[in-house]
Formats: sequence, C-alpha cells, structure tokens
Amino acid sequence: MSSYDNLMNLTGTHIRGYQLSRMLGHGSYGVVYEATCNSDTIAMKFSVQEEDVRIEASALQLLYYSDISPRFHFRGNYGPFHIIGMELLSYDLESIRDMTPWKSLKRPTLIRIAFQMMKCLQALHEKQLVHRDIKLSNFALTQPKTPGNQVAVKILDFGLSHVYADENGDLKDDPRNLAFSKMKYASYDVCLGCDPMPKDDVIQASYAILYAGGFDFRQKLKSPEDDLMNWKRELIRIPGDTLPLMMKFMTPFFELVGELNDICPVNHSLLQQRIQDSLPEMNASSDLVLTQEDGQPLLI
Ligand SMILES: Nc1ncnc2c1ncn2[C@@H]1O[C@H](COP(=O)(O)OP(=O)(O)OP(=O)(O)O)[C@@H](O)[C@H]1O
Repeated sequence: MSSYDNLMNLTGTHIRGYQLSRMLGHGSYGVVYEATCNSDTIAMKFSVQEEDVRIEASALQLLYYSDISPRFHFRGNYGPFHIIGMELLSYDLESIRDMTPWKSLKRPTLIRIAFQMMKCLQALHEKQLVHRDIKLSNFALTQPKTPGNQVAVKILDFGLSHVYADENGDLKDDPRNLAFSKMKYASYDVCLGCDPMPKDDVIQASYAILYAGGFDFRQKLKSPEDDLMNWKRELIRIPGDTLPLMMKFMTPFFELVGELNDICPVNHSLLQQRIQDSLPEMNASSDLVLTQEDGQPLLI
C-alpha cells in the first residue's frame, strides 16, 4: 500500500493529544482531518510533500494576523507524513455551490463572496505572497458565529504559494520550478508560459466567481486546448461579449480584471468597488450568513 493510501485511513488515530474524528477533504497530495481534544476541534492536514507543507506553514504564519486564512496552530510529523494543525473551517465554496439546487449562488450571495475573495487576495498580495492555486474549493467559510450565524470567506491551501518579491521589491524565483502553464485553470498569460503573479491570482479568482455563479467552468476546462485558450483571451479582451448570460451583470468587475497587468500593482479596493457596482441595490460588504434549510447548508 502506498503512503498516500494510508493517509486516507487515519480516522481514530491519536496525534499530539488530538483524536482524528473524520476526514474533511483531500487533494492531490494532502488529506485533511477534523481533530478533537476535549472541547477543542481543529483541522489537521497530512501530506507526503515536505517542502509544500513547510511553505504552507510559513505562509499561514505570515498571514496569521491578516485573518484571511485558517489560524496556524502547529507543524509536525507523524511517521512519513508532514502535518499542519490549523483552525477548523466549515464548508468550502465548491461544496456550497454543489449543494445549491441550480448549482449556482444567488447574485447577492455571489457578490459578497467575490468581495471577500478580493479581501483575501489583497491581504496576501500585501505580504508579497502569490497563491498560484486559486480555485473555488480553495476558499472556505469560517464556523458560524453566534448569535447571528455570520461567516467569513477564508483562503486555503498555500502549498504552491510563493513569496514573489523581497523587501526592495526585487522579484524572487521559486527553485521548485513548478509547471503552472500545464494547470488547466491557469490564467491566459500563465498558460503562455509567464510566471504567475498577483494579477493571475485575481484572474483565477474571476474563473472561480463565474463557476460559483452557475457557469459550468468544470465543463469548459474539458474543451480542446485552443478553444479554452481563446475563451480565456476573449474573457480578458471583451468581457461584455464573452461572459455567459447569467454573469453579464458582473461586467464592471470583469472589465477591470481584463485591464490588469504585471506592471501596475493590483488595486483590490477598486476591484471590490466594481463588484459593488455590479449589483448596486445590494451591499457587497455586508456579512454572509450560514444557516440550515431541510438539513442542507444555506448561505445568504
Ligand atoms: N482548515 C480547514 N478546515 C476545514 N476543511 C478544510 C481545511 N483545510 C482544508 N479543508 C478541506 O480539505 C480540502 C483539501 O484541502 P487542501 O486544498 O488544503 O488540500 P490539497 O491536498 O492541497 O488540495 P488540492 O490538491 O486540491 O489543491 C479542502 O477543499 C477543504 O474541503
């Protein structure tokens, strides 16, 4: 049995005083468990990729006080596995999308989510950190607060992240040489071979917003490579013509995304303003609320 198969079978195990109570999710190299110690419940991420875990732990520490990523608790080992203990979040946004009846979030919810995604990106870009793996499942909601069940959007999974510049603003290479141009959901420039920069996080977030809004981005990614590239290029060039009908209301935001480049710093506040302009009658900066309806989560 490979070590990855073992990673999937750790429920019940005791580690660092915590008992792994259930598996929460898994990705290409990692498995995340809920872990409990008396009344304290956290998330523990296990991976065989030591370097990715080290980088993720340092990103979470760097962002500790920004409050846009899970709070970091510890880093450690368990046999061949590298572990991060962190704040337990609730549903990731792809699960929320999948649980909605029409696989699409309503406009007022969508703009609030988009607004908070920009807040997450702003906080990490301010620290010269680029995420490079932005997708809907890498955003998750906090545990609902009492008494109003308010939740916030936080950003997950910093295994591919990179500090792209030093204190003087000089660009820093990543010795890992990861093949981002092969990543299906990479931005147009990155597919062409450019290094992923903050604006590419925003562009990938714009794909995640389309997906959350009901557009079948998963299907789009299955298109022949040339078609997918054309679509990504046209979405930047003429968003008003390229956006699917149900997402045309967000043209003000997508127009600004289309103007981003690697020379001018990303203006996250202006992106938030454009999200607000897309649906002026609703407040994009108001709290999200997570409740249950017929046993299903309901995010408004
Ligand atoms: N702190 C957390 N609290 C609750 N659930 C979490 C937490 N961290 C991760 N998860 C869940 O586990 C899933 C996988 O986590 P994560 O994306 O960090 O792992 P990964 O192996 O790096 O994934 P991928 O290969 O898809 O990028 C997430 O989509 C989410 O559902």
